[in-house]
Amino acid sequence: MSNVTLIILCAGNSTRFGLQAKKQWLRLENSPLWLFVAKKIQNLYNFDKIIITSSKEELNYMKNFNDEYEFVVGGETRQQSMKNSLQKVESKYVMVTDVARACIPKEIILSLIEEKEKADCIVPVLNVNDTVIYEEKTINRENVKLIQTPQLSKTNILKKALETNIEFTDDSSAIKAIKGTIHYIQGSKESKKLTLTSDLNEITCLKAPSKNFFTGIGYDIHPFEENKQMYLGGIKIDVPYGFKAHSDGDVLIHSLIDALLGACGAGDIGEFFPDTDNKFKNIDSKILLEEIIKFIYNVGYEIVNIDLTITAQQPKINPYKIQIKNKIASLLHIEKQFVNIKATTAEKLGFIGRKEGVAVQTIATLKYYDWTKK
Ligand SMILES: Nc1ccn([C@@H]2O[C@H](COP(=O)(O)OP(=O)(O)OP(=O)(O)O)[C@@H](O)[C@H]2O)c(=O)n1
Ligand SMILES: C[C@](O)(CO)[C@H](O)COP(=O)(O)O
Repeated sequence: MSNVTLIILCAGNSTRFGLQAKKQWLRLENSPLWLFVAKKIQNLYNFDKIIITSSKEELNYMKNFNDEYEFVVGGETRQQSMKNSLQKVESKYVMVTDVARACIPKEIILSLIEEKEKADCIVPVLNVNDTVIYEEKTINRENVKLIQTPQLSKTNILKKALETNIEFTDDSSAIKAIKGTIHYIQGSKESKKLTLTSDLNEITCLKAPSKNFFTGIGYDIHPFEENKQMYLGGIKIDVPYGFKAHSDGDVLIHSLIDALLGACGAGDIGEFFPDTDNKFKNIDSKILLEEIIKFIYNVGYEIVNIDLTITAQQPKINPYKIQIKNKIASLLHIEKQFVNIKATTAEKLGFIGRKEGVAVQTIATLKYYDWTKK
């Protein structure tokens, strides 16, 4: 094993990026951007360890994609994410990169490694060839450098440099602040950081997402409970009984959530909202669905259509079908033509036929968010 650990920072919110998918989750064919970046760098050097820093909400999902890497929960800021990851680093050197710099050329990685003894932190930079004005005054552009990642640092020095409350925007600034030494190498325009949507036009190594469709199935059953408000698909149903459950018992929304999670390979509703957690007691299931929708869009999917069947001897579903369809379409942010609601009785058979409860089965179809069209 080598003495260099690689940290890929992927815990950001992509606020400035402005697309519905986070940049780390854009699909390149079938690979999320973060995995593409990790594999590309991994193939160039035998790292001691590869650490992926993720948001808390996406950590378990990321683990589905790879067994080799170590996944660490990030923090509020880039620096906090880096600090969290550094706790897991034991090697002498650490290379830290932004997932947002997706197209780093091979030569940069190799130069960083080759020149690692030259200073406490090795940093790729670009010189500026335009005139530079700072606070209304033209300054000597020879003194201006644009700092990129990855940066390679001595682990103990970077750890020490980050024992501060000052927020630095990169590793080298923190090391400089404790009078550590910096060695600059030539950066590359290809290492441009994806910050705004328009940056996608200047980055050329990214392949378009595959046009695959992904299908998920959801199924849920709830027994009736007297003297409780019934909710079905987020709509109040006018009957003197509701559903027995830890939450509000909206069996339709629960089935829908499972279908959506199934389609993107993210487990099931209980993994996101355990029924042992008091936080979810009597919760409005629309809130749970909204959280799942946000997750699905964040991790790079779009919803194609939903088809569901409610099996109920009672109550009568027909009077509520249109309302349910409209509500689900609005919660999913899709047009109502892509939501289909079916209802059937159980022909008086079994527990549903005996009017003891209701079951809902849902099929959801997703596709990757096509960022090339933006
Ligand atoms: N709390 C944070 C914030 C940022 N990052 C990572 O730091 C890098 C640089 O951040 P930036 O490009 O600003 O990404 P975001 O923070 O996602 O973007 P924005 O500021 O627009 O929300 C990214 O790889 C990002 O994932 C991180 O790991 N943890
Ligand atoms: C670390 C960095 O990429 C160096 O240029 C940059 O400072 C990150 O800034 P951001 O605001 O966190 O994107």
